[in-house]
Amino acid sequence: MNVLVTGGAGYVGSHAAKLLAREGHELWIYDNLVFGHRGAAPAGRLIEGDLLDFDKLAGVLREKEIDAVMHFAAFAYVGESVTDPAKYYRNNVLGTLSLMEAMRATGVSKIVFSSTCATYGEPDSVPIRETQPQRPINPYGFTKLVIEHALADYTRAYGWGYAALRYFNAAGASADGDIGEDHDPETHLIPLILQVALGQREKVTIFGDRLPTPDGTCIRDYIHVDDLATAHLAALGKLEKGTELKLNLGTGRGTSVREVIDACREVTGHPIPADVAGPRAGDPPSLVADPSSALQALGWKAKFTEIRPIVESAWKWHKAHPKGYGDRG
Ligand SMILES: NC(=O)c1ccc[n+]([C@@H]2O[C@H](COP(=O)([O-])OP(=O)(O)OC[C@H]3O[C@@H](n4cnc5c(N)ncnc54)[C@H](O)[C@@H]3O)[C@@H](O)[C@H]2O)c1
Ligand SMILES: O=c1ccn([C@@H]2O[C@H](COP(=O)(O)OP(=O)(O)O[C@H]3O[C@H](CO)[C@@H](O)[C@H](O)[C@H]3O)[C@@H](O)[C@H]2O)c(=O)[nH]1
Repeated sequence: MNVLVTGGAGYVGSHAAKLLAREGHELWIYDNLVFGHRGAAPAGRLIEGDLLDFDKLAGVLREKEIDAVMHFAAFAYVGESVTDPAKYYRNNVLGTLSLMEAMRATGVSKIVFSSTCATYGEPDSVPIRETQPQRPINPYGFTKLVIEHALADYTRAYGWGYAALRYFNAAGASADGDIGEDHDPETHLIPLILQVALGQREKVTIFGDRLPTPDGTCIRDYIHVDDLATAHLAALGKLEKGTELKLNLGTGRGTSVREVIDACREVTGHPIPADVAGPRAGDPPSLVADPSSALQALGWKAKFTEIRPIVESAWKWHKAHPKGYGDRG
């Protein structure tokens, strides 16, 4: 297939792009490089552009004879979405609608969309099934939920096919250590801890240790980026007119912040000093996927189910690339 990967120079998108290329798809990356990296995109495949540039997008969809879109491009800092919601509604909602209109104008009707477990808000129970109510507790989660609804409406009205993949916490890096996570600012737990092991930070701060979990720290479901990539390809293969897939992508296994830190200590051999602060606003105590629908619908399940090999793959990348892609001013 000819696939347009928006946000393909970013963390999750670059891993999906790499797999698409390996599987013989013709892919083009569309990214404005606000957070992405030239070095993360397969050589000669990057088209620099913004989602809000309708004419450019429509031109690319037409010229490259795109069959389907994988849409990763978005802003994804939960905390920032609370203090600057306009930035999130503009990029994640208006930007995506611009893409969807460009698709409509050019007759492209298949899309795999990066949604998130943040659309569930504070779940009534874990593990979370897709049938649980979606009640986001921050603007970021709302922007993703709005697009899930828009995709359902376009699908019914215009005969599209879509998959909304609700990832839990993306983690790890490509097995060959070529591409990995490089966010600036970095807010994600595993890279922050590994920066301590690299001597770039003194310590990691645990956000809350008196939460209603066995060791008092937040529990998350860390899902390897290569597993996310495999799920995207499987979903792409299922898209037909009228397809509507809304699937959790996680391992089904929860890991606490303390357990993540311990795994990083084991993998790096560094003591990794940690202190404790209060919980971060808007952080639910526990988010774990029930991934059984993805198994049923796609025949997909995570290969990485333990935190240690996930951390090992991330460490391989960070150790070899202590400055990430090295393209910061
Ligand atoms: N990382 C996670 O744990 C996680 C979890 C759930 C969902 N998601 C979603 O997955 C997607 C990818 O996340 P990520 O962690 O790889 O983020 P990322 O910031 O690394 O990648 C996003 C990419 O999109 C590009 N981009 C942003 N706005 C754009 C625009 N208007 N036009 C063109 N390009 C634009 C950025 O430059 C970047 O390369 C996002 O949609 C995010 O909401 C991520
Ligand atoms: O310095 C830190 C950073 C994080 N945490 C905790 O570690 C866990 C994971 O945090 P982080 O890595 O920041 O991920 P999330 O806030 O869970 O958000 C990610 O995962 C979401 C899905 O759960 C996605 O929607 C978001 O885009 C993505 O950033 C949370 O419990 C945090 O409270 C700490 O204790 N200390």
